[in-house]
Amino acid sequence: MGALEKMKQTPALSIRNLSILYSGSSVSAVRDVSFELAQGEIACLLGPSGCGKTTLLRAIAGFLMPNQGTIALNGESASEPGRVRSPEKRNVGVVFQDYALFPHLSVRKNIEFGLHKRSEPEKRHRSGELLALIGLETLADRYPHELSGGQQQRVALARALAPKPTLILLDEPFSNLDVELKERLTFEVREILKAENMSAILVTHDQHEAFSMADRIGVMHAGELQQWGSSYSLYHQPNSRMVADFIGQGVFLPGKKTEQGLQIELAHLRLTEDQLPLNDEFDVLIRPDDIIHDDASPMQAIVVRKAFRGADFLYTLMLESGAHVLALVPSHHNHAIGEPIGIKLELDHVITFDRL
Ligand SMILES: Nc1ncnc2c1ncn2[C@@H]1O[C@H](COP(=O)(O)OP(=O)(O)OP(=O)(O)O)[C@@H](O)[C@H]1O
Repeated sequence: MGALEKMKQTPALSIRNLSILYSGSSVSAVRDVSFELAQGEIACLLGPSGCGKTTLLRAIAGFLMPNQGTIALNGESASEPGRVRSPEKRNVGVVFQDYALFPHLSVRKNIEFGLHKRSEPEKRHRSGELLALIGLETLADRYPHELSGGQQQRVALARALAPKPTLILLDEPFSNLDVELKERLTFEVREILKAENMSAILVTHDQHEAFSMADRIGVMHAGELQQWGSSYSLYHQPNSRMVADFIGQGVFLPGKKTEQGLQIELAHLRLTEDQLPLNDEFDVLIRPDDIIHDDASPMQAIVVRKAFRGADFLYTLMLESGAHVLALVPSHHNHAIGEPIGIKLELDHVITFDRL
């Protein structure tokens, strides 16, 4: 294998069985976490407050020592119990929530800050490249207080990118911005990271941010990594009720095994023996996009709640049994609460969980 081939195959980050226990605490904040991030891949750590996202990010940055497990950067060990390469020697860039720009330095000087070992022409070249990438060439001589929040965040990103680190860590970088700017910036930041072929990990509470930004998403719960996968697989093939609940919306309908598959209130689903759940007591996950509104359908459900979302309504519908399902319906189908509407089930992925 050639050197280039080898470099391509070595993950930018590799975490094996990592556990972090804060001193004085009896429960690990991160427990037996393993995953890999390929070169140029963007990942997002998602999960409820206190699940261990920031702890994991701080361990990757080199601020915390593992109690168990290892962290390798570009194939080289960076953290193991008893030995941690210091944050400034790890070649990892960090972008914080509050930008942390130097107020007395211009935009250009902020970007050049991490390039102190380079010659002046080299610094100038790299900062020019990054100013163009973040679209702030005309503001190079301004100071941070003369910039908007979104512009400051882009400068913080450019500063982290300047020394071409192995990995960039972004700790809730958009949480201080309003919703519209956040949406635009998540897209822009993704483009900037991709243009630099940079590997990155973002921490967020916001699944929409995770969906629009990440190639891979890690859902954490109580210190454990519940699932590591693409947005598509987390949404359509969640491996636990926790992930199914946390990612997207949906309901669980009770199911019963039959000769040829399984029966739920809305339909009989033909499945082979190996597609059936092992347990007889199980529920089936139904997402809003699995329920199609169809006036011609004999199956009826009553509208009990509706939320206008612009292009569509999110209807909460009551089935004959009294169970509720959700349905996304184009907003020109404006039905009143209490009205019965025709529905049908179009389920591509049958996901079942043992009944609680
Ligand atoms: N310095 C510390 N000492 C002891 N325990 C800590 C410390 N920092 C965090 N913890 C605990 O570790 C667990 C994980 O915290 P962490 O900050 O990693 O969660 P998080 O997912 O980032 O939460 P949030 O989304 O609220 O920022 C929590 O139970 C928290 O109370």
